[in-house]
Amino acid sequence: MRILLLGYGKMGKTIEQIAISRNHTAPFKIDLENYSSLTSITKDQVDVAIEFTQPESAYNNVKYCIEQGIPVVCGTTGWLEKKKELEELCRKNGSAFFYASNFSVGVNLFFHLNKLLAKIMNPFPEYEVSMEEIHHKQKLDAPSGTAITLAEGIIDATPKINSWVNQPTKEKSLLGITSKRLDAVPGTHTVYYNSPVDTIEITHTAHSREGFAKGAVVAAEWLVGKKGVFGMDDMLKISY
Ligand SMILES: NC(=O)C1=CN([C@@H]2O[C@H](COP(=O)(O)OP(=O)(O)OC[C@H]3O[C@@H](n4cnc5c(N)ncnc54)[C@H](OP(=O)(O)O)[C@@H]3O)[C@@H](O)[C@H]2O)C=CC1
Ligand SMILES: O=C(O)C1=N[C@H](C(=O)O)C[C@H](O)C1
Repeated sequence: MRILLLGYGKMGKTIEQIAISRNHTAPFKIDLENYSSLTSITKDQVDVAIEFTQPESAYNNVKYCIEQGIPVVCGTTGWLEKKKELEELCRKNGSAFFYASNFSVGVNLFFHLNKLLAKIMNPFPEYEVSMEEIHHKQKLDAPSGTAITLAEGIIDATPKINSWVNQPTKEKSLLGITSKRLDAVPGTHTVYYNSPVDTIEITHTAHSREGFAKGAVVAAEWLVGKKGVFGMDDMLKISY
């Protein structure tokens, strides 16, 4: 595949390495410096776009790809209030759009474990649920997109909780998410169920960015030739 890399930072560079190792090419790499050249790229020149930039730019980048009919895989977090609009545009235009807050297979298994655990914990009100996410200091958004997906899984399965807040809370109808920023951490997410006598916790720890990057390249391979709006559950078809 000829890949248009939108964003050539920590993720863009890791994605390029994985793509080359899978016999793909990345003839176009767009970052802040050459951003204006994006509008000259058309669907005849690339097979797919992979977008990992920043919250302020993801919407315009994905919109451009959808309008041009370039299948687009996007992992940028922190802009999701506008995602539904682009999903509608994609369906209307007959284009292809794949989004995931986290492309690693391990995290997507962890999403299912999180939902299952939330269901199991429901009849036991003595346990209070909370979450912690830790990332490197360059991360622009908080809480992480992955933490928001985990929170949505818990909220769906837990009638007494109706929303999340990005701080610890004692309010029983809220799920508190604590965000920590430490040097060089690729991404660690923990869900805690605390009772007066014990704690149950599940953690996913990324050891590098490789799992995210490989997932994005595999998603791009899977997306080419399809039309519609997709996510990791469509591709992985996890069953249990
Ligand atoms: N879904 C997932 O699995 C994962 C998602 N992410 C998310 O991906 C995003 C990128 O992360 P990361 O690579 O670590 O961030 P970096 O800051 O390392 O890289 C961002 C890149 O985007 C470029 N950029 C900024 N604005 C634009 C624009 N308007 N058009 C094109 N490129 C632009 C920057 O350019 P310049 O270098 O010139 O500043 C830089 O190359 C974040 O939102 C992060 O949360 C990260 C890991 C996994
Ligand atoms: O910014 C990052 O680095 C990451 N962002 C994603 C998120 O916000 O969940 C995925 C991963 O945790 C790394």
